[in-house]
Amino acid sequence: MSCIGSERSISSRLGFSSRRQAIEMDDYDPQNSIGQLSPTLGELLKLVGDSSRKEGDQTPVHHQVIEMGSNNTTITTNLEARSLPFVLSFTNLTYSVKVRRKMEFSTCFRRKNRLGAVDETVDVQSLNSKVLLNNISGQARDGEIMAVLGASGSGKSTLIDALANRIAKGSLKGSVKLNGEPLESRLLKVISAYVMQDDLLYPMLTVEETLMFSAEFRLPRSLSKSKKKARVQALIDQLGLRNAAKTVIGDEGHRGVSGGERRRVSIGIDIIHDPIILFLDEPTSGLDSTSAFMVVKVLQRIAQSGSIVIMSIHQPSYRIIGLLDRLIFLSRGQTVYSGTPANIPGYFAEFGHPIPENENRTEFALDLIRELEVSPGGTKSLVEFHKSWMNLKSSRKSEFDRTGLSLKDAISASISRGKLVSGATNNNSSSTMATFANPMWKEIVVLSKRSIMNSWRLPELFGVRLGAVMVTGFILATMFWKLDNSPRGIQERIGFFAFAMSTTYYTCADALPVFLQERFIFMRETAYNAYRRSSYCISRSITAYSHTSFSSVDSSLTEIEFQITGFGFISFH
Ligand SMILES: Nc1ncnc2c1ncn2[C@@H]1O[C@H](COP(=O)(O)OP(=O)(O)OP(=O)(O)O)[C@@H](O)[C@H]1O
Repeated sequence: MSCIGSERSISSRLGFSSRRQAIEMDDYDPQNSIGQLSPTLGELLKLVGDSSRKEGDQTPVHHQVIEMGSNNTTITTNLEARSLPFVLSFTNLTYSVKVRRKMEFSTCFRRKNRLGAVDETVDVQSLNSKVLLNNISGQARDGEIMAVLGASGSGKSTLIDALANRIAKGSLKGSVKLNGEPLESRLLKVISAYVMQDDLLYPMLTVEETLMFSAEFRLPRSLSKSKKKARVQALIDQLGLRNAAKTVIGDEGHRGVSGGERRRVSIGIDIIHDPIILFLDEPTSGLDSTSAFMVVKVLQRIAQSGSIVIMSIHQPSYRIIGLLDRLIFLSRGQTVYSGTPANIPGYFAEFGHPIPENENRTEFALDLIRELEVSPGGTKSLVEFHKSWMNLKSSRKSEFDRTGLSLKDAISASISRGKLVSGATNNNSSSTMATFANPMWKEIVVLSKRSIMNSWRLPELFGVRLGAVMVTGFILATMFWKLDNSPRGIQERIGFFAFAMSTTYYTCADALPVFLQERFIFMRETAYNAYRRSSYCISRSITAYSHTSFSSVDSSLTEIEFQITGFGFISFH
């Protein structure tokens, strides 16, 4: 690994193809900014947002600006040539889960009669294991979009999750490397972003406000407000949201931005820190073809700004295919095609199924895969053909695997060009990387401000919630009125305490997922599930407790109280 702070200019060592890139890299003087010869990745990330800034430069460098005019057709780009080479390679990714099977007595007896006892155990164990990903390999590069395609249930989301390190450690076999180096989960959290399928946005905030709250949350405190504002404005242009900047997000009851704009806002929230790797799970689902095209066009610009974009997509239109650089077709967790869109016709022609002229090649491929899936032999022949095709291709192309840049060099160069705005930290430890841009108290302040602003614009919702709490309080007060000091009274006081706690918990509970989502952005599904599990457990224990402590109270009264408060306890009875 070369030393970043050496005398020689970094660009000459890295061998940039474009003169502009070389000039930019020559401007970057890591020795000055870091103060020692060989900084760690933690130090590099600490300096994010500061390096490579010329005097008077207000914002991090952002290479692409798309301005979509009123008719959404004028695209002004400030494009640079291909940026720093990152290669994310994944090899033999295999992931299986244990699925529970209902064992019927009759089945058990039949099996026992037919098979021996030992064979029975083996058979049952193998049936319980379901392979979701089977030896998946591939590469994704910066400047490119890699799309994962396949029928519903083929394993697209699972593959994206595996690459984004969202699968429990130990369950996933195989390796994921960035520039040939193993990708540590902490580093991946800092340099990547994951955009989920669902848009979790506050309906009463405008596009600009939503992105500004995201900037305050995700960008470090050390970055001034004006820089954050400038970043938001650059992002609005990059996302093509200039015309919708002052429009509220909206929901079923309030008119707001369109579906495509909403999706772009969701993407914007996650890319506010300009990540190097962007994962998206079906970013175009539920959108009409024009909106879907606009979203992918934005993703192409993001990729061209020096990011690796990896997404899953169901059935891309002909125009969208033109924006994708690499494709992986999955069928029941196995790769049936990987390569460029241009190679699809040749591949399927060699397989014996030439694509008719004027036919959408991806649609044809997906239809063929679906036909094979329901045929007696399944997709085995296509999987085997893909393996031999890839072997032939890799023997022809040896340059495919190499980038020439170490991970540290590539990240430092990328940071110097304004990437990873949120990686900065006040932590002085050189060996650590900040996973969160801000301390917890700051996050709570930002989220509270956002929630209050949203509620303020929805007075009816606020009123209903306040009313519900007051009614609940009134009911509790009447139930526990004038308790005596007998052992029973003491027990009922404890019961009251349990109810009061549960009331407080459920009043605040709806805000909790939002906080978890923001705080654990890379683990938000896990966090949300954990929250739901804990809610369930707390509910159950409170219910169980109240049943014990309210043994003297008429059970029908208890049920009515539960229904009035709407806590959902009834379902746990
Ligand atoms: N934890 C799990 N246990 C058992 N099966 C699972 C689990 N997670 C996913 N699966 C199964 O794995 C398969 C792949 O799921 P995945 O969500 O990756 O599919 P997909 O291609 O993204 O589908 P869609 O396009 O409908 O979102 C599905 O059949 C799904 O039911």
